[in-house]
Amino acid sequence: MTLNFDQQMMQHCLQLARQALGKTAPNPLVGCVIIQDKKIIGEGFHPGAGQPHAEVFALRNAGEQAQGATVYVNLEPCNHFGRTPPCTEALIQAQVAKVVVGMVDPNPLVSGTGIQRLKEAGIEVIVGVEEQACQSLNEAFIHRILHHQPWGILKYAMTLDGKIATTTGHSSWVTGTEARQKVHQLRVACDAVIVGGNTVRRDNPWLTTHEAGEPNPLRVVMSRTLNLPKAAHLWDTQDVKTLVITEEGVNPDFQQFLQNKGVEVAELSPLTPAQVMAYLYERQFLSVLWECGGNLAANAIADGSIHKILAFIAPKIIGGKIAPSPVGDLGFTLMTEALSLERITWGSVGCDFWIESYLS
Ligand SMILES: Nc1c(N[C@@H]2O[C@H](COP(=O)(O)O)[C@@H](O)[C@H]2O)[nH]c(=O)[nH]c1=O
Ligand SMILES: [Zn+2]
Repeated sequence: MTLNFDQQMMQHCLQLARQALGKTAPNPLVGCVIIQDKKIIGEGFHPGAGQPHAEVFALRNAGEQAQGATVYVNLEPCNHFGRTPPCTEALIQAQVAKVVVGMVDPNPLVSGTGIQRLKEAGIEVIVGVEEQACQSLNEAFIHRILHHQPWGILKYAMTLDGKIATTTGHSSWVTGTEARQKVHQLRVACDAVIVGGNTVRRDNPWLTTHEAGEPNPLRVVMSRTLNLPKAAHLWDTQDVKTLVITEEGVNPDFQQFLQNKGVEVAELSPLTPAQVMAYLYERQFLSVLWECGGNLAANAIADGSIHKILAFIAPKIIGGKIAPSPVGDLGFTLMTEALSLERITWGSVGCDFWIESYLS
């Protein structure tokens, strides 16, 4: 399918916005392009919270030429004084002729008022170009602002017979290098990656993005007992930070050991996935990647902490009755109770397959 000019420019906005993947929390990913006579005369993206918005960078880039120009932006321009002044006023002052908006801003502080303000100032406004792609790029922002909770993604890799490890717990590696690279790319886009104590004991993971560049998400370990090994890659905090969350008063000696290693320790009682999500919301996180084992995954699904699932399936068979599966007991006995997933997409990566889906 060929894209028309407006669609192409909106896709260019999304491409610009993606340059700040993983860096904007709690703010959205926004890119902006300014056009005069079908030529780009200015462009910019929002690099992170507290910094100017995409429109401001693009206007600066275009300078005087912005007068009478058409502006493309994947999110409705803001109309409020937040950390920065309203972009609507900057656009009006620059005397642009037309603004093409990808999607309405779900932020109640903006939500349609930006579009209204521009129209009142005599600027032509078009809304909804490449809307689905715009919503998809900012799905975490939309969820966070509407539901006051970070966006939760569960990722796992399993064999064709649904196992995430052998009966002895050996799991390196279920998938090939290409799939693992895709996971590293996903980590770049997330603000935190969470595992439980079992995963630390069993896999001693790094949970870094080293095959996909920067930034690294905060590595989070949930552990009620703090029965964790003293030698773990996650305690190496020189380049990438780690946060261990436990319950109040658990093993003060181990807490001290972790803090001496530069690991941050927090106490939350009771320690549940939903509590952790609420805590990370307060800390301004947008998206959280759950890379945990089956029990924690089941708890996270059950208490509403997971919104999207990315499953990798390796064409391998492990067999066995007690080899672990990606999602533990959800208490269902009937097929009719099974969670129905929506908006399914799938593909292959290297010699493996992936399926992405949303929980309703
Ligand atoms: N255009 C646009 C945003 N638009 C709106 O501004 C809000 C953040 O305002 P502030 O606190 O001033 O940064 C954000 O929640 C969204 O509703 N935000 C951004 O960070 N970047 C941008 O390019
Ligand atoms: Zn703005």
